[in-house]
Amino acid sequence: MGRQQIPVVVLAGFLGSGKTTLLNQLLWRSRGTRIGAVVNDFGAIEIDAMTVAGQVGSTVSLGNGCLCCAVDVAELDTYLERLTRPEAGLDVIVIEASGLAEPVELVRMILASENPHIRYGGLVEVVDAAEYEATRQRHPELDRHLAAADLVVLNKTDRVAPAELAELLAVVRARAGDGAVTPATYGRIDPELLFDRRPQTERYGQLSFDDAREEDEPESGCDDHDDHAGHLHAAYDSASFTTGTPLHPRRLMDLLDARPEGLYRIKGFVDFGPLDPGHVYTLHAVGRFLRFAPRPWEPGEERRTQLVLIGAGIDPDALTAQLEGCRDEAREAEERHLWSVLRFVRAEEDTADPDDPDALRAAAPGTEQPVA
Ligand SMILES: Nc1nc2c(ncn2[C@@H]2O[C@H](COP(=O)(O)OP(=O)(O)OP(=O)(O)O)[C@@H](O)[C@H]2O)c(=O)[nH]1
Repeated sequence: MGRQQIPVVVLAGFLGSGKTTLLNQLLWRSRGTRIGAVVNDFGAIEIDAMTVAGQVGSTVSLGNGCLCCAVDVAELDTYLERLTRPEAGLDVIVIEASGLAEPVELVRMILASENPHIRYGGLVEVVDAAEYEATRQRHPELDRHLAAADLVVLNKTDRVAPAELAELLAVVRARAGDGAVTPATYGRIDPELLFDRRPQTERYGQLSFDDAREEDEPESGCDDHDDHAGHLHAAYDSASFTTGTPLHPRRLMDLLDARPEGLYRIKGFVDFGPLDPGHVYTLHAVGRFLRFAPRPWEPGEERRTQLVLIGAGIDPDALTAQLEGCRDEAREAEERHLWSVLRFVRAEEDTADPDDPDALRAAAPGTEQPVA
């Protein structure tokens, strides 16, 4: 065949665990290794695709919810075909699964792929250390995901006390079986942990062809799944909201403060208009955790707010109506109203690596940008 097979790594983890953050770290720290990123979003607006290294359009975005439902094997092969063309010059492909996708299903799809230029490169499961028990209660299948993973990244360790962390690590290590477990903050892991993983034998990591077959599900999209109701995302609703009118910070904060329990994840970008004309505010909420991260608008970037809200038992129409009410049509907001938002801005940026400020600049051209 002459060409080396490109490993395809599946990056999985529940909502808000830090998958996109980790993917950005990999892209920035890859030095020399060329990574192709496939981002799969849940929700009508592809927030993750936009936040991966800020490269809108440079990722292959699958859209339309969980990967196992959005595409069948033939469609996945189309994306992989694009990424494995010699001109893309990729060394590794990382598929970031939506926080609601079933990782074993994704692995099965890759194993079933007929593309001769790829091979399965392992399953990475990102776990939110601070939300571990809560996630496990909501999704008992987390244990199964840990057992299937080749590498478990116990992320957000900065949000857990050291003694608690030691205990948590022991618990997760026991559940991960033979898979490696590495603690991390902001997804900072050594890329070598992933890219040197070159399983050559029939058994790929801890998940073999047979394991995958045992899942015994059809290879087509969700419409054909008899047990669709059993899919993770079936229990979730999402609302997407886009507006070109700046939001009123106080009204938005009132909405966020009073967000319903089931509204587990909010992500996107907020425009506060004349209150801060130079910046767009990235918004992340995971459970009760809330963070805003301002960044300068890109030249020519359209000024607008785009949000995706994901939760169980939420009323998407009511939430959208509430967000409509945050639009500051009459330009009533004053500077002081922005203070309530600034309380949730941290010095530590979402995607920047404070330990390695030169990482982005030092990366060879092209290495920090996923190729489509
Ligand atoms: N404190 C802390 N926050 C983190 C860490 N890693 C990620 N975050 C924050 O957690 C939030 C969610 O991170 P993402 O990378 O978007 O998570 P995700 O898994 O891609 O989210 P979904 O796509 O919704 O499933 C963001 O605000 C991140 O900045 C960490 O190690 N510590």
